[in-house]
Formats: sequence, structure tokens, C-alpha cells
Amino acid sequence: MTLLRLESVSRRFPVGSSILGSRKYLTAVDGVSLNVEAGQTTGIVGESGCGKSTTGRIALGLDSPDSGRVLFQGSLLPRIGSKEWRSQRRQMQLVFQDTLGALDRRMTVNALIAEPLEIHGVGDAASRRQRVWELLQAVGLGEDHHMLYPHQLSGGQRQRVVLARALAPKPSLLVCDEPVSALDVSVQAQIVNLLVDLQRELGLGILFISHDLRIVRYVSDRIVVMYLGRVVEQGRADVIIDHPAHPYTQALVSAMPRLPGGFDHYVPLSGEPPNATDRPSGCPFNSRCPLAQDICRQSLPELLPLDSKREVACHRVRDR
Ligand SMILES: Nc1ncnc2c1ncn2[C@@H]1O[C@H](COP(=O)(O)OP(=O)(O)OP(=O)(O)O)[C@@H](O)[C@H]1O
Repeated sequence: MTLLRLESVSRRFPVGSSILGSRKYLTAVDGVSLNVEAGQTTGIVGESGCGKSTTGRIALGLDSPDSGRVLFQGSLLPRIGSKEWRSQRRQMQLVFQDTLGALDRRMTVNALIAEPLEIHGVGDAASRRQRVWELLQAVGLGEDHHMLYPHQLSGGQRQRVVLARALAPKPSLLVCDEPVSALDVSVQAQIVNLLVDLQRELGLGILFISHDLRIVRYVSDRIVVMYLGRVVEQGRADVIIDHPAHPYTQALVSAMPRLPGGFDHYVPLSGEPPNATDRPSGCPFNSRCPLAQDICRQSLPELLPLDSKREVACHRVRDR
């Protein structure tokens, strides 16, 4: 069952000064469509600034698209701030990257986990205490931690608190935005495994945002590759990573440690993406693409099925 569906969603932001007449618009997200199935994970990858977090905020209804639609369990997301929106927000929770300070330093772990239950008016005081206890256990924290303050916890323990807070209102969808990028590699693995276990147990749908392809491959059923606000390739996670088709995906994958039987070409990725206020005409990737030809500078490639397992937006892939 499709839990979340983004249909041709776009979002642009004004940049520069309107007084000096230099106002420009930056297109952060441009015609993005994706699905998250119940009990499954859709990963979004791409370099910094490609629009991953903006897509996540739109998916959660924390930001509104300028065009396109967001459907949650088949219905349009209610207007931001409305009563319906507030009640639906329980169903959709954000797991963000904990930088020390994102959690209120004056609150104990207990109080931090109880807070979302109080905000959403879940149960009475006794049932909330019971739920906090269950959540502590679910994320691998317990008696030793519940009266501690955030600064007394390790990064991994704080991320467990972030996860417990997100799970408190019993959501069906989690949007995880770089949930482990601030952590050491070994702790990253613990938190990612915890997330995968909890997903299995609770049947959660997850939109998992990260610039780290290894982690996205590990957790995702489907992967969406974004470049300058657009989806350049999306499909089954194993196909995207083992047989990437778009030159951008190939470059990202070839920068990963090689996997047995996986993609074994080296595709260089030089320079930085162009400024998002000044996107090149044609394919957004043409200025860095080793395969670019005239057509790539002239016309924007559509995202079209390449085979039954993925869609690709590239003129040249179809020529090969
Ligand atoms: N509120 C805003 N006002 C103006 N520009 C914005 C705003 N939010 C995001 N942007 C711009 O939109 C683009 C996409 O940002 P976004 O945070 O979605 O990218 P990202 O892929 O998540 O990046 P990162 O991996 O660095 O978090 C960036 O160029 C960013 O500067």
C-alpha cells in the first residue's frame, strides 16, 4: 500500500533583495514525484543543496509546494496549521540529525520522550509513563539513562532519544533527515540497525534522506537520486546501486567502496554543482557530465522508464 505520494512537487525560494531589484528565485525542488510504501523505505541521495531536505519538509507538510500535490494514505495533506493537519501530524514524524542543542538541555530523557505524548494529548499521566518506559526499551535506553540530560548522553544515545520522541505518537511514516551523519561509523551502524528493526516490528514507512550512498543502499527498498532539485534516476535500490544508468548516479556509486558483483567502472565527478539560482539550460547535470552533447545543453530530459525496475532522466542513456 502506498503511504506517501509526491506528485510533480516543486518549491522555489526568493533570494536576493527585492528593494534593490535583484530578487531572483532558487528552484530547490523541481517536479519531484516519489512514493513511500507502507513498511518500506525510500531513500533520497544527492549532493548537498540538491533539495533533499526541502523534499522531506514538503512530504511532512512542514512546507507547502508551489505546485504539485502530496498525498498521505491517499488523501491530500491538510492545510498547514489547520486542526486536521495537527491531528495528521501524529502519523508523520521527523527524525532529524541531533546536533547537541536540538534537544532541550533542561529536560531529562524521560521528559523529552513524554513531551510529544503530552503535545498530542495521548493517554493519561499513568499510561504516558508506561509508554515512555516502553519507548526507552524499544530504542535500547533504560534505567541508567532516563533521568539524564542531553549533555550527559553520547551522540548515539541522543539519537536514540530523538528516535523515541518520533515514535512516541505511533506514527506510520518517518522522514529521517541525515539521522546518523553526525555519528561515528560504528554508532551509525547501531542506530541504522535499530531503525531497520523498529521498521520491521512496527511496519513503518520511511523516507530516508542522506548523502551517504552506503547507508541509503543498506536501508532502502527504492532509491531516488536528486541533482539540482530534479530526480535524475529512481528505482529499486539494488538496481540503482549495482547497475546505475545515469552518469550522475554512476559517478556517485563509483566513489563508493566497490562491492562484489557491483558497478565496476570509474566515472569521475569533477567540480561542484552549478549555483541553483543559475541552472544551466537543458539537463541540469550537463556542465559536469562526461557524456554531454548538444541535445543535453538544449533540452531538459524527462524521467522515463528505462526498464521495469527504474526510471532515468538522460538523453544519452537512451542512445547507448
Ligand atoms: N528557506 C529557504 N530560503 C532560501 N533558500 C532555501 C531555503 N531552504 C532551502 N533553500 C535552498 O534550497 C536548496 C536546497 O536545499 P536543501 O536543504 O533542500 O538541500 P539538501 O540536499 O537537503 O542539502 P544538505 O544535504 O546540505 O542538507 C539549497 O540551495 C538551499 O540553499
